[in-house]
Amino acid sequence: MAMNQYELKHCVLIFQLFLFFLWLKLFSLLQNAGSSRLMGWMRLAVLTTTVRRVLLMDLKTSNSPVIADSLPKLALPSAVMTYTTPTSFPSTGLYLNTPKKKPLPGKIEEVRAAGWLDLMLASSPPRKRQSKDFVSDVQADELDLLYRNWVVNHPSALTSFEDIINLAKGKRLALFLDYDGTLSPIVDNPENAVMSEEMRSAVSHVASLFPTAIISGRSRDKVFDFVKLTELYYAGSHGMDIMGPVRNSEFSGQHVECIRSTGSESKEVNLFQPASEFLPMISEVFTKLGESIKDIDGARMEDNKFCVSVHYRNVAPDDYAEVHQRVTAVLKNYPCLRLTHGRKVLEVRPVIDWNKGKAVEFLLESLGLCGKEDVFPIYVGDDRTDEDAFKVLKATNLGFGILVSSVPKDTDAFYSLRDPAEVMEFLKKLASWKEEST
Ligand SMILES: O=P(O)(O)OC[C@H]1O[C@H](O[C@H]2O[C@H](CO)[C@@H](O)[C@H](O)[C@H]2O)[C@H](O)[C@@H](O)[C@@H]1O
Repeated sequence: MAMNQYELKHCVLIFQLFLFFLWLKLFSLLQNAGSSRLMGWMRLAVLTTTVRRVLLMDLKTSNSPVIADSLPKLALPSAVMTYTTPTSFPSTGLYLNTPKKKPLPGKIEEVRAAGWLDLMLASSPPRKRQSKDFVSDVQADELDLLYRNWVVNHPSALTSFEDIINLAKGKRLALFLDYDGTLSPIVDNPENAVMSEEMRSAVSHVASLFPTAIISGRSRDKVFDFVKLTELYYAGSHGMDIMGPVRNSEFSGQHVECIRSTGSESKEVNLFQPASEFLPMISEVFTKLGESIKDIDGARMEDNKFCVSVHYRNVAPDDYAEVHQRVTAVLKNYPCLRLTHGRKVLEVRPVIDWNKGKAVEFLLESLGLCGKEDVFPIYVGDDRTDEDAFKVLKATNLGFGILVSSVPKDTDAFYSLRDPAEVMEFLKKLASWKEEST
């Protein structure tokens, strides 16, 4: 008589139960008989079976997207910029030429395949207060050791200050500063990322001695509201909204469209907005993203004019994948927009070949400092998006980048500083050195 699969499974289960009781009986008999050698062998057998089971279980579950963590935490995965080449879009002429990506499988797999979930989990180091509260002493020691090894290759700009001024002597220094995490500490609510008065006066002091610009992912207006210094140049929306000096409308030998405008204190300025054609699309996507994430606890949107930020700093880590999935689902209908990743923030921006690095080149050109051997640009920033600027400076071999980080990170910056407090000290030292040397 043939058995179906269900009946067969039942038979196997009953047989296994029978064997189990047989084992128990044998076990108690041997225990009573006091046969210690046999007992030893049996323990070994039980142990081996358990180990084998655990190993098999591991093998079975190692495909689970939640357990494995094979992506290196410090590497910037090549898939950071997950965007597709649009088939048609506005005509700025700065579009990125990237190959179309293959569609990825289901939700969690999609997030992991691109390394996004790891990136989201690791995207902002714990602040000092948190590491004391939650990370054990051992972990803190390990981190400390890792940091001390890393800083050998990215020396502190404070302890190496003498080397820096030796390099800068006789050159025209230009300063580029990121805002969040560089001039103001990272806080839970982006609206509260105010700059201290002491930092403001340090920035104002250096700006009176060297051309100084702030290059931020925030909208230009918002970053100006925080900094409130008219003597600086400002680039908002990751460099897609530059208010720079009036000079020429050339960039890398190409004519670029600038708008002559009057800035604060009636100063004449040039406005360069290479993504202006994307404005209607960005505001449409802002509304759609807001709708799509509104029920996720802690998720919040920020309108940065030419880009949109989706913050997940206050979201439970279990919901990170959900945030990412909702954002990518909306973006599927917008091939002209791409997603990049900052500190606990997903940033949506136009697919144009423009970033903080290009903004630095543009500003150097507008300041009449481009391609000159006696120019010494320094860029200070803490974020992944600042890497584009670090790369530009590294390639020119004139100035250098300073990464603000208290944990080791992959970077193209040459020097490092731990936090905004050290940035302020560095700015003060620069100003004193300049004043003493003139
Ligand atoms: O280029 P930046 O000036 O560094 O701007 C990048 C993003 O900074 C802000 O977000 C970050 O700082 C917030 C306040 O400390 C923090 O809450 C958030 O988690 C960080 O990602 C800003 O709010 C974003 O819009 C910028 O894109």
